[in-house]
Amino acid sequence: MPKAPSQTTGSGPIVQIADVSFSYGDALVLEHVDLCVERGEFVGLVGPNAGGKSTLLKLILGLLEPQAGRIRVLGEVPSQVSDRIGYVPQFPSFPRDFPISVEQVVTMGRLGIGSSLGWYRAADRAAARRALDEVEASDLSKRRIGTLSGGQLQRVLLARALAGEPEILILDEPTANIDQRGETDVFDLLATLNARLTILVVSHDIAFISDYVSRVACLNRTLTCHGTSAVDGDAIHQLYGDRVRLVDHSH
Ligand SMILES: Nc1ncnc2c1ncn2[C@@H]1O[C@H](COP(=O)(O)OP(=O)(O)OP(=O)(O)O)[C@@H](O)[C@H]1O
Repeated sequence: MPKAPSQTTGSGPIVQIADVSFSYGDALVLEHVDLCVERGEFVGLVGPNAGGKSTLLKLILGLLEPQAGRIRVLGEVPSQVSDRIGYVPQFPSFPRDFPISVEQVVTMGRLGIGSSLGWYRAADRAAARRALDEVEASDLSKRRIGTLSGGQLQRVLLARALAGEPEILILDEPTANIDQRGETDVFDLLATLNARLTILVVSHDIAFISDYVSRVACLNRTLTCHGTSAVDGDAIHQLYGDRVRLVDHSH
């Protein structure tokens, strides 16, 4: 899959992280982290368990504040632009038998964007339909979420993020619970979306995402960026030690 050139326009970096450090109590999780994500990039964030990936995402989303350093998203303090960020969390922890339909889940992506009274407008429902269409899941709209496969649910959560018409899409391990075919489908879809959206995706699968992303940010308390061609066995070993082996994903 060739990497799509960005067609998005605008100026200034989408995410700017400068010399950020973060601790939970005495435990230092992020140390002097710098990262700049330019408009139209597709960046993969990789690293070992407990390396700080989810913490960094929470800082970018404005759910946590750094003790040192500075973060700007779309030029603003993150908490002020949360409605311009599309976030797909790690495999959802809510009970799958919750009685809610796909279209209700996707329309929830409009919360905070529509009427201040909390009612959905026709424009919100239209945005939800467009988002479902974009992830090729319109046929699922009336289904209860409990009846979906892992891959289908992931598409629906992606549609929920897209319904808010974000400028950046942030995904936390979007393919952690789906099979290889589903993983390829999700990343093919992300590659298409990258033609108009900046994307930051967390993954454990450095070899697989290297076929899609334009840059890999390796995080293990400190952060180092690599072009995908530089992600070789040495870089992976440096990051993960002996805890990982390179898996050939040619399929
Ligand atoms: N709320 C919290 N309070 C205290 N420690 C935390 C909290 N959240 C995370 N940690 C710790 O911070 C470290 C980094 O966690 P984080 O979830 O950011 O890593 P991660 O790279 O996303 O890991 P994984 O790949 O396993 O999801 C871990 O040691 C974790 O136990």
